[in-house]
Amino acid sequence: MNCANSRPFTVLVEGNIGSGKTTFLEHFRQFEDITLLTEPVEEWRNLKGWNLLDLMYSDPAKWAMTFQAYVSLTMLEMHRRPTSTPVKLMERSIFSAKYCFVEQMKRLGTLHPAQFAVLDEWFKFINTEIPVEADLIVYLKTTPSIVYDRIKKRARSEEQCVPLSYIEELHKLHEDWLINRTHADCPAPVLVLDADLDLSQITEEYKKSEHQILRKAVNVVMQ
Ligand SMILES: Cc1cc2cn([C@H]3C[C@H](O)[C@@H](CO)O3)c(=O)nc2[nH]1
Repeated sequence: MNCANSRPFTVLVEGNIGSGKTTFLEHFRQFEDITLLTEPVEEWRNLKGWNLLDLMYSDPAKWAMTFQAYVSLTMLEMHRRPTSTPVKLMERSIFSAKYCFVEQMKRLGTLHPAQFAVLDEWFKFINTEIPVEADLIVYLKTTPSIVYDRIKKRARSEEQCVPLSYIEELHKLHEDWLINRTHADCPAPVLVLDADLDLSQITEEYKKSEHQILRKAVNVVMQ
């Protein structure tokens, strides 16, 4: 299938740290009609030799602004990246940047109100001037204590100092955005998957989304 002039059916894959987003995206590598855009963590870990992710976790008050400014730029680049396939799956988005991570750092005070105001102006400009499409959000819903244990087991060095309270706050921000729907500028329907399931059981959950994503994608292409 190819879509000559319409944009691809765009799916945002959202969830807390350790919720299994990368694993979820990898499940869809089997389909040639889907382009996968995974989170560019390696770019955040090495921008001209600077590990911005490590700097942010090591000294949030000093580096949160720099980190979130760069993350948002990489997200915008991913939203804008042309894809030849009818479906595009993206890991996280400019929306989770704004409603989850930047919001979290504002509330924790690791972003000064003036820094938050600057990022917010960028988000407002993007929202009005640069069309960022989303047709479906897949929310990998998890329990904070479960993903906290996964983060410890995954042992990504920069994350080892992340406390459970940080994960709990991020969970609440995801729930506000995707379950309570407190933000109107991201109206895409949300498919909630139980991502607490461990790897052996979760394939059934993924299959539930497979049907929704591929069926919708076919509709988009057939229009
Ligand atoms: C959009 C967005 C993604 C994202 C990830 N992160 C962190 C959480 C994880 O520790 C790591 C990889 O997702 O980056 C962040 O602090 N701010 C972010 N903003």
